[in-house]
Amino acid sequence: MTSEPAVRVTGLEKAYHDNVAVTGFDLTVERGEVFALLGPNGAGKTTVVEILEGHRDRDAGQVRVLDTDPKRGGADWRSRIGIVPQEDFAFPGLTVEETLRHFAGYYPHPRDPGEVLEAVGLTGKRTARAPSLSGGQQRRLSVALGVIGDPEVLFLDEPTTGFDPEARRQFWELIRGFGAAGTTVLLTTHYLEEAEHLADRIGVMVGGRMAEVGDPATIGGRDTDSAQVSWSGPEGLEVLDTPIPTKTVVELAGRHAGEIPGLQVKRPTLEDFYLKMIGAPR
Ligand SMILES: Nc1ncnc2c1ncn2[C@@H]1O[C@H](COP(=O)(O)OP(=O)(O)OP(=O)(O)O)[C@@H](O)[C@H]1O
Repeated sequence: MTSEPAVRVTGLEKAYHDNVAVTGFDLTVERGEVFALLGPNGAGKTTVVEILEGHRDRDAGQVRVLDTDPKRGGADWRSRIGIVPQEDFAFPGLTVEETLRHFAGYYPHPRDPGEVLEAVGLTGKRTARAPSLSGGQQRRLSVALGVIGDPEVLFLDEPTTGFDPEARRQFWELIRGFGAAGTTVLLTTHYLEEAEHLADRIGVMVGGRMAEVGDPATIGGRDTDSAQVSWSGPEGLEVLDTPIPTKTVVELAGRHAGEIPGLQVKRPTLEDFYLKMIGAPR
């Protein structure tokens, strides 16, 4: 076992003709880490992930995935990574189980197809032909295909698009299980709740660059950022922005004999921070 990170990227550059998609991009993902890459449409997330997967050439920069340059990754390297691309793919003529068994055949040490179907909640659709699946079920099949080879690094590009809330929760359980078992996971998502639930660290990409990296709970200092305290006063709703909300609550408690009516203390959510980061109007 090496202490080399699972993913190491420095100075990555990629343009499509004169459209710069990724520039000055750095990223390190440690082994066993679950890392979520966030960013608005067109920020460059898929381009980065496809370069890491060896599916897209880069213009410049150093890229290592499992200590290998993806441009030179052979069959052995490829068998150690799992990919869930943004677009679903299925053989029209095969059932769900046949598709999974077919892909399992490409890997030296695949997971058990029955167990994988169970884990993604597709056991009931085992004998269905892939094109007959609903959008969310096709996405689950793509996740199953991504993990069937028991990868050391799993790339997931917007894996839960089209999932209903229950399926999304099941998927989070599945990915947490992989994380706990030591699989490195790099996912892109537009669901901030997903990033918050799943990721050890998140990175926010803006305009092809990594704008901020950190723990979801503390990224950008959001845990110590000013909070909003609100309560019902004699004249109606009172709202105060303060970096020390405890002091305000203590003062309010001194002024009220019992409960402070309508008391709320709101810290910036990950979504608040994210929207500020990407410069979106609020
Ligand atoms: N094959 C391509 N040819 C030309 N331009 C491309 C190609 N793929 C991506 N781009 C451009 O590169 C930029 C980054 O796109 P990319 O798909 O990497 O962003 P993204 O962050 O994954 O977006 P989304 O959240 O919408 O999936 C965009 O301006 C996009 O138009």
